[in-house]
Amino acid sequence: MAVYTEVPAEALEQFLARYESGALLSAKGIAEGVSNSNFLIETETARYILTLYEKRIDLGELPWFIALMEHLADAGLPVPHPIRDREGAAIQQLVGKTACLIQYLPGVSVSVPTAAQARAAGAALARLHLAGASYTAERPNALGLSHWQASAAELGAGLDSIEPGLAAFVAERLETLAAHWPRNLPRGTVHADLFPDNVLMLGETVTGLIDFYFACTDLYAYDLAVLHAAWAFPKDGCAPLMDHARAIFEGYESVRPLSAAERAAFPLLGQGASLRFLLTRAQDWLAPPSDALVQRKDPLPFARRLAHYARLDG
Ligand SMILES: Nc1ncnc2c1ncn2[C@@H]1O[C@H](COP(=O)(O)OP(=O)(O)O)[C@@H](O)[C@H]1O
Ligand SMILES: N[C@@H](CCOP(=O)(O)O)C(=O)O
Repeated sequence: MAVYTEVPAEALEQFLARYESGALLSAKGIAEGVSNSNFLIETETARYILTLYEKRIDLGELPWFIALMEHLADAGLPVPHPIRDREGAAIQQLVGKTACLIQYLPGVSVSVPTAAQARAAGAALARLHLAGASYTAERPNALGLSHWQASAAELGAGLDSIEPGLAAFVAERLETLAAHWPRNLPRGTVHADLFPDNVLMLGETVTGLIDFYFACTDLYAYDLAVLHAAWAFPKDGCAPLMDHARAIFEGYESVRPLSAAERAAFPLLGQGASLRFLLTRAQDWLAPPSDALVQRKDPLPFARRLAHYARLDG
């Protein structure tokens, strides 16, 4: 349940008075999500999402994320516009938290995507890469190779308590990744977390790309590998769904064809993407944040995906 902070109706009414949004009609906490508190707000004129940023976001980086969303939305992507108040401010304070009112987009996050939906997600990611190329402010990926190395060292043998042998497997894969991680592939602004829960869909149409708070400057093909690791496997499975895997590439390449070097690097990139989610999930699994509401996600499906991409690399 991602409502960590309650907002009294009076405080919300005062907050909305800063905007041209019309008066408050209703506000409901949104159960999905893990990082921030989100509310669905209805006013006389429209629906909005109100996000209150909780401690997992570095507030100093918020202007970069908000400007990126605005850039992509202005480019015509299905990305929610951050809403500015009468004075032009998008980032606000509400009940002691940093907050942002965001355009509401229709659609639902699918929990078991079809191949056609995976294709649409792949195409949407490629559009995001093309539109993000003109967003030139850079943000290094804080969850890249050096983070994986530090995180694996910190977790150490704790990984074996999740599954015997996991620490050695991770250490071995990290050595390969450190030795061969591609540095010269095309790079730019990437989402870096485009899981099905961060894509809103109506049927096979992508109506929303949300949750940009891991976005950064990194390899486009790495972002595709994240999407592949998240969409091309059954929930806990180790073997990819071949139709989904093919559809993701077809969708992506219908918008932005990959180079031969990007394609050749894919088994390595898939290992990197799997490790990234394996390690952040393992951190939460072994040392759950003191905030008991944070949902722990099982790291093991990403250990299976890591093994899959490692076999492709072999
Ligand atoms: N702009 C939006 N339009 C419609 N629904 C949204 C929007 N932003 C977020 N949501 C809803 O809120 C949920 C949680 O948002 P998300 O950004 O994923 O939270 P978290 O960062 O905590 O994971 C989403 O699953 C979706 O249902
Ligand atoms: N997608 C990540 C966790 C990040 O959660 P999100 O709700 O902010 O996308 C994972 O599955 O481990």
